Amino acid sequence: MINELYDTSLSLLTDLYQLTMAYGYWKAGKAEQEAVFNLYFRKHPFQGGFTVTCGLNSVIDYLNEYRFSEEDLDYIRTLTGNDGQKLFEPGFLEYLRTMELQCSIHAIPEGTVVFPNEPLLRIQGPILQCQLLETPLLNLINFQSLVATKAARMRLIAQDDALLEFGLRRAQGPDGGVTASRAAYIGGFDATSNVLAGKLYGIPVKGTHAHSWVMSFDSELEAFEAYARFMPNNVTLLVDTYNSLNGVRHAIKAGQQLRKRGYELGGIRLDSGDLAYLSIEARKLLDEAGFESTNIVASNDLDEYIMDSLKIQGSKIDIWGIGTKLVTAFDQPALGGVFKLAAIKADSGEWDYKLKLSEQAIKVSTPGIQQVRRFKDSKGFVSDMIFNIETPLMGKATMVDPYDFTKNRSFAESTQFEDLLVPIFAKGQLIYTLPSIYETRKRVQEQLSHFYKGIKRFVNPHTYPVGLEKELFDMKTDLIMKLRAGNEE
Ligand SMILES: Nc1ncnc2c1ncn2[C@@H]1O[C@H](COP(=O)(O)OP(=O)(O)OP(=O)(O)O)[C@@H](O)[C@H]1O
Ligand SMILES: O=P(O)(O)OC[C@H]1O[C@H](OP(=O)(O)OP(=O)(O)O)[C@H](O)[C@@H]1O
Ligand SMILES: O=C(O)c1cccnc1
Repeated sequence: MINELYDTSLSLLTDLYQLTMAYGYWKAGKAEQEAVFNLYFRKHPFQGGFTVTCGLNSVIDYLNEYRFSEEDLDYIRTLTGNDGQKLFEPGFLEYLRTMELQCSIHAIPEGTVVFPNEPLLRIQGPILQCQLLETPLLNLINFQSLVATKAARMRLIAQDDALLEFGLRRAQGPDGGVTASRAAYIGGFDATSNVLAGKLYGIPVKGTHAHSWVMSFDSELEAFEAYARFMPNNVTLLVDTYNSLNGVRHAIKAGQQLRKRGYELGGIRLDSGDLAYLSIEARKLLDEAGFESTNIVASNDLDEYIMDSLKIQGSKIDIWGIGTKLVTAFDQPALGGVFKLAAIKADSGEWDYKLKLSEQAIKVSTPGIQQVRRFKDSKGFVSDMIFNIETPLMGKATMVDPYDFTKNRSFAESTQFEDLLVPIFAKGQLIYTLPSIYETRKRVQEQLSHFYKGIKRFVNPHTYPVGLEKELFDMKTDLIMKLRAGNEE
């Protein structure tokens, strides 16, 4: 999508330091050294207990088009350092010009429920190429996962009510708006008002009308009747321009006219005031007038917390129109996904495992060529274990809590599981059949249904167990000790 929106090569959608490091690898003769990086996040957004991964489709589009065009290279050629001299030698630009992506990528499919520290993507290939991909891959996965997660939270509250995404006007620019529409749909929304997203992705488009329509007529009734006359098969009338309940009465009158022509009043929309009280009163007016099937749409700065409160208050809302707080992921504007080096292949052909130390245990990265094994029992998913595929699991597997090594858990060989990361690219060639957006959207709800419900509550959610396989845990601990010892003052 991202290439469709900008219609240009996007290899420059990266941070300068990726190019300067790439140049350094090239100068040092290390450009082709094989490396493995993992993309993961450390903490769920919105103080929640789950995250929905999203954005892989855009990653695939992005990588399929990856190349340095002549214009890109012309620009890179102009870049200078602190002394005004060129940053990059012509030989490096030539290397980029003829470079073909050789990376192999494994990823957890879009729409999967994921947890902190699990690799969402594992990138293996020439270190120069992996490095260049850090920024764009994070850009594509972080935002879409954030919005898909926010949408999934709203879906949990809405239950079977319809959810409409109205965010384009408040989104972070055109791409923010379009990708948010896609992620919101995957997370569980039913439709978007964003027509371009509808065209690009096949998301159903839906909408009502604005206050300006009503204000442009001499009276509200006249405005409603005109709207119903011109678009009899798409009539949801915004009733709050002057007085919401009078607006409902006018909508009923327009609905009665509509019926005479063989059409039904689809809905009314409330966009201000006490949405619980007004929806209850509007429902009474509509039902008394014989408009039992007319829907009540509500909008106005809604989020999952207000929706929850409105449900508790007994509101009669059938359709929720949600913009700002969804597409801007209002209460947490970024998912802190990171991209860390986990291994480099030594000249001997052996993996040299790597980790980043930190004072905070949560920030120490995990080495290894990682895979995530999700164990299940008859009730659903029970825990996820991150392991190093280079040390195959023999018989029962033991999983250690990385933050409390005294806690471990064993799984018999017969325990059912699925390995979450699947091959996407093999040495630069796409080998994955992309599911449709509809399948991905279904996957989110299906996934959520297999988890203990405590992870889905908003306040103090249950922490789903994610651990490191014992050998990986021991290898990480050894590496930490060695690095600490080797880096003492
Ligand atoms: N019954 C309710 N319970 C909880 N929150 C509500 C309820 N009704 C509306 N809200 C929410 O309260 C917030 C603010 O509504 P407020 O009444 O201040 O603005 P408004 O009625 O839209 O006024 P304005 O005319 O300025 O748009 C909105 O986010 C709205 O969704
Ligand atoms: O409230 P959101 O969740 O962002 O949903 C989108 C809002 O966009 C429209 O408002 P408009 O731009 O007319 O401004 P308003 O807030 O004054 O209604 C619409 O009436 C919704 O209220
Ligand atoms: O169709 C609507 O009602 C709509 C679309 C965008 C923003 N607010 C409302």
